[in-house]
Amino acid sequence: MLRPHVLLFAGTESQGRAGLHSDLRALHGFPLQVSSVVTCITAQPIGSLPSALLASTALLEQQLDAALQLGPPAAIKVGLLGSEAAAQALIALRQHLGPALHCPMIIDPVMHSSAASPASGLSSLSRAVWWQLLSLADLVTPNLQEAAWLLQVDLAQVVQRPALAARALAERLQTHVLLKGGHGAGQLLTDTLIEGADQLSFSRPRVQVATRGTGCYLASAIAARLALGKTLRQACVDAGDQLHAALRQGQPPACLTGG
Ligand SMILES: Cc1ncc(CO)c(N)n1
Repeated sequence: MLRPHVLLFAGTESQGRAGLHSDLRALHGFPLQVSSVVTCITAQPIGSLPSALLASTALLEQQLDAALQLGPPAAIKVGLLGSEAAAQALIALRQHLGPALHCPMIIDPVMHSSAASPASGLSSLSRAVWWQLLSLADLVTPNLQEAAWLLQVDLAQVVQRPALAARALAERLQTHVLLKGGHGAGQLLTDTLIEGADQLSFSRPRVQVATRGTGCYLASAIAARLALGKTLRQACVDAGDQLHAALRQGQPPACLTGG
């Protein structure tokens, strides 16, 4: 039997912590086929400015067409897009697949990374495009900063009332939201899932490590489970456990110089 197919939209990060490398680490070992549309190639040196080369519209389409030769995806996971062209390719794909195909789309709205923003140097997406894109998702996984930017509120407001912020996003987008607490403070790290009328919080001890790519890893670990038929709730819990275990084992690796 053909293994379910997970399609990634992702950028590369040459130290191998974030982006596509992190996605592949999270997906490793699952009985899946994994294809990818590489949206951009980035260098994100610690302590200096990042740089990036964007895939052209033609190359985005060619990668996508080839990826779809594996068959229709069982889940789509979206990380760094980097350009309006990549956002438009994704919107067109969603329309092309149609509502009949059960294919959850998980969007990690990468804007503020754990370190320098990879978005500098890339043509950043407007809030309007983000809203359009995110409303097509089945699950959106912002961190605290991304939620604050999307909602146009102070970060402190999201930090103090994360469940309220997550619900506001879910209601505006009419989708499920997993708000990640990783960029907060304190010994416990709490993620908040809004699934329709339900609200769930998952807390784990914080692993004190300066790294990148944890958001990519988590969203891919969720995508793997959704492609394999798990419920959203179970996928979020198990993916969080997988990330926690990986961090304790040093994956993604810590940044050795700076933050
Ligand atoms: C390429 C890439 N994707 C995602 C992130 C977010 O961690 C990053 N820093 N770089």
